Amino acid sequence: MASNEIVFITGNVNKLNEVRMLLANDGAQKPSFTIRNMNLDLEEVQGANLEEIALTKCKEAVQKLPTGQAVFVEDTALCFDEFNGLPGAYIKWFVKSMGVEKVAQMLNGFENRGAKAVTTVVYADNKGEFHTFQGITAGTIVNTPRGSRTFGWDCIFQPNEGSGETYAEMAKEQKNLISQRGRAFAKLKMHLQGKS
Ligand SMILES: O=c1[nH]c(=O)c2ncn([C@@H]3O[C@H](COP(=O)(O)OP(=O)(O)OP(=O)(O)O)[C@@H](O)[C@H]3O)c2[nH]1
Ligand SMILES: [Mg+2]
Repeated sequence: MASNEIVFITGNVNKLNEVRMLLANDGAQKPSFTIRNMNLDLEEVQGANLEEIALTKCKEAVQKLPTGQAVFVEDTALCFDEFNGLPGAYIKWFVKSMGVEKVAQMLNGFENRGAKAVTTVVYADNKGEFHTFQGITAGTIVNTPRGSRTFGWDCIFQPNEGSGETYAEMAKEQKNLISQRGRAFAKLKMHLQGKS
């Protein structure tokens, strides 16, 4: 295994595609690193804050990999302002059980449809030290899904900084520029390049 190889543990192919774009070698990148995906079922603790959930995932990943293997995981939450942050990290199970239409409808009758998308990345370096990076994007949960249905709740989240489109209506490059994942991985990239 190459020493500059970093393992990204995820079972989510949409995440993996975005992260590969976000960490792509732009030529100027020194030192260079490569990303290898593994799909391990890692525990996602309940009742914990977002940093704890991602840290627990990463600690378990370290235990399952050979000593000295650099690895990162990420956990992404969708937090409704009106519900004091819920569904948060549980959004996966809401979307899976109810479908995105009903997730959007949960806010019907409330004035505040504000939400925050949050990606928390935890990177364990080859010395086994943990580093946490978080990206947050504020937006609105639209009434009716709009755009492609490829990725979870992209079709109901309209970021405040965009031009009124949901994530699912945007080109991937545009989403990456303003997304919570784009922000979190920009921080990881800076760290890997020794700039933070
Ligand atoms: O529309 C979306 N736009 C995004 O940008 C995005 N990022 C994550 N998600 C979904 O939100 C839940 C997070 O749960 P999650 O972080 O535990 O992911 P996961 O279990 O699918 O993968 P992993 O834990 O193996 O990495 C899962 O349902 C993901 O599909 C997104 N949906
Ligand atoms: Mg998960």
